[in-house]
Amino acid sequence: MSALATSAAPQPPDTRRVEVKGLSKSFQLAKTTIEAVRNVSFDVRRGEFVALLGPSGSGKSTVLNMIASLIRPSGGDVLIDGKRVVAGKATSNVGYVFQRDTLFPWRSIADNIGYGLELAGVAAHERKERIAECVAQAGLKGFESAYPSALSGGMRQRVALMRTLIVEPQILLMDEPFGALDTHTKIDMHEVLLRIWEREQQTVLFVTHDLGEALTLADRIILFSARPGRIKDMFEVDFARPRDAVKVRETPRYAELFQHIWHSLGEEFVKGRSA
Ligand SMILES: Nc1ncnc2c1ncn2[C@@H]1O[C@H](COP(=O)(O)OP(=O)(O)OP(=O)(O)O)[C@@H](O)[C@H]1O
Repeated sequence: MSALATSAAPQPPDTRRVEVKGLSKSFQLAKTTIEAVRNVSFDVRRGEFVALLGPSGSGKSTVLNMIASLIRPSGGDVLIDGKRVVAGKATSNVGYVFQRDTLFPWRSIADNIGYGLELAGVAAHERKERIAECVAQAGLKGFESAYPSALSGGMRQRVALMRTLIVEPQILLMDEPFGALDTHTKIDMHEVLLRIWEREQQTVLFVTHDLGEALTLADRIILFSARPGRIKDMFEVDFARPRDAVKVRETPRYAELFQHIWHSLGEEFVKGRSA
């Protein structure tokens, strides 16, 4: 744990929601082996918001995808609520939000948001009510019957977020969900996500290479080294909650933490460039 970080006391076992134990992953590309992740271990507490931060290619998405059971680890294990995650087998209670736009272009906004409820066989009248709540929360009133092509990037990402949240996952895995958005739209999305998380207290794992985004949102930042991805450091982010996504960036503590972590992150950017 870093010098500036508040020391995290060992957690009693029942507060651990996600346990990552010695995860490694190598990919075979023709005759070359790419070691993406080496021996990564960390725990995430119930209701904690953790950011996985690191330069491009440091294995953040690979780790997230192993937690999501989308990729089989070369070594190590992931436990969710004490149960081992099996690659290829969906884990209940886990929602995933991708960076790229994964909306169905042929479905209206309401039908995109309600997709998971349809799969779960939820009755039409209940679906309608829950979709209406999500539409309101995401500030999308009036766009229910529009199609994704009529929406801006930020609006589409709000739909994608609501499509995941409507089924009320207790664990939320997010892979640079706002990576493609401009700065102002991104900060808008931070506000939307902060308000939802403060109310629902999901356990969140959020991949980003944007330090400002990690500081704005997270309780803890796990910093990855350049490839092969290892944990270089962890930082507790001790800003008070509820947080204001704009005002938090104006505080002296934000500047202090930013400068401290930036130095460590910068070293990895340089290593990543020369690898
Ligand atoms: N399916 C794959 N086949 C071969 N190599 C892969 C595969 N997936 C990832 N890699 C390699 O593993 C390394 C880690 O990739 P990963 O996408 O996990 O990094 P990242 O930190 O999430 O990067 P970014 O921030 O750019 O998304 C990279 O060198 C990448 O090329």
